[in-house]
Amino acid sequence: MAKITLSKLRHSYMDAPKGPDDYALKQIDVDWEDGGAYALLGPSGCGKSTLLNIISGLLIPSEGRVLFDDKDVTELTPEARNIAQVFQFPVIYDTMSVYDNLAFPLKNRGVDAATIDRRVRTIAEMLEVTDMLDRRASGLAPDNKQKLSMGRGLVRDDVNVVMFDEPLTVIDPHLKWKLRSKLKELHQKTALTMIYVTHDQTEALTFADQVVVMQDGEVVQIGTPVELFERPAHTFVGHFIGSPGMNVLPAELRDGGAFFQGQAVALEGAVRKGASGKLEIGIRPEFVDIADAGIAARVRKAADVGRYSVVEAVVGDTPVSAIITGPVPEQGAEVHLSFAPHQTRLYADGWLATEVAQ
Ligand SMILES: Nc1ncnc2c1ncn2[C@@H]1O[C@H](COP(=O)(O)OP(=O)(O)OP(=O)(O)O)[C@@H](O)[C@H]1O
Repeated sequence: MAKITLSKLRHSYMDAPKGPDDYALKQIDVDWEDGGAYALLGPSGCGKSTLLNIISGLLIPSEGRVLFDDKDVTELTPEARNIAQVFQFPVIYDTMSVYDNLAFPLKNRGVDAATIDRRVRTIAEMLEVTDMLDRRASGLAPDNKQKLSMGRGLVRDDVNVVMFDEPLTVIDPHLKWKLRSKLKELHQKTALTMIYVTHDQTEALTFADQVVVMQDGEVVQIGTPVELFERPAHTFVGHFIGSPGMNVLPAELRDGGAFFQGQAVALEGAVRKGASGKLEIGIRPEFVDIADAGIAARVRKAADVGRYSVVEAVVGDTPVSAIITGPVPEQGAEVHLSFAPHQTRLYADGWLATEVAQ
């Protein structure tokens, strides 16, 4: 296992890149602790696979370095980096038994038979496939095949990092949650450094201690799932994480106060000096409530989803979502919205521009 450092990484697929738009990765600086569980999260095309391929050695970055335990591996081949990878689709040998599939990465490295047996049985137990060890891999259901593929990635305990590339793509939705929590458990048991790439926020937030959120070739925030939820550093993170995502509302600053559709809105704290450009207020639906007084709004839709209701209201022509636990207002009702001040932030050109009040 290793600490992984990505230093000043940039990558362009073009021969002579001119501006930032020509770079699939604009500038990435990341330090990942030995034994940590990390996720790379972002929409399709944001650069996740490019970054993964640079870490695994399939791609040499245009600029910057990749270090494993402070050793420069930027130019090393994937084989020389001593890593394990689990892909979207199961990579297994259909004609071999489950046991032999799990044993293969160890046999390949000349590990002795007793150690192989111990490791295979440990991993099989963790993945709950012990009763299938003698079966041929070809007869397994798709989710068991992917479990086996994961097992092959986890069976060696001497790898620098295990990388998962959207590993639950082929899994039925009702089995996904099971494998998701299994992976978290596996990380805790094995203490391997793991990087999990996905565009699915639930997978990233369930698995990782720290999530790296990417957009357009840039890291917009690195944080724990709670940090990403509670204090998005960028409107993109607020919008991308959460369901529904953070409300991002057009704002104005006047006389030191923030206004939304002409109505004053209290912010969490002082606005950063020099904040300018496109101003927006960010507040999560969880912190918007229906109140007797506050911002005048009209209810467009309301859905009772069990323990709470999701209300979509409009203020002027701007939609605002609220997650409420009280009585559900009628469609078309004129209501007032209150924003919890300590969760109401200002963003300037997308970036967080308020400080937490001391
Ligand atoms: N081999 C390539 N040649 C040229 N451009 C590429 C190549 N691979 C990726 N790109 C471009 O680089 C950018 C980042 O792509 P990348 O595949 O890394 O994103 P991603 O987040 O992994 O997306 P997805 O989840 O769809 O794979 C995109 O604009 C993509 O079109």
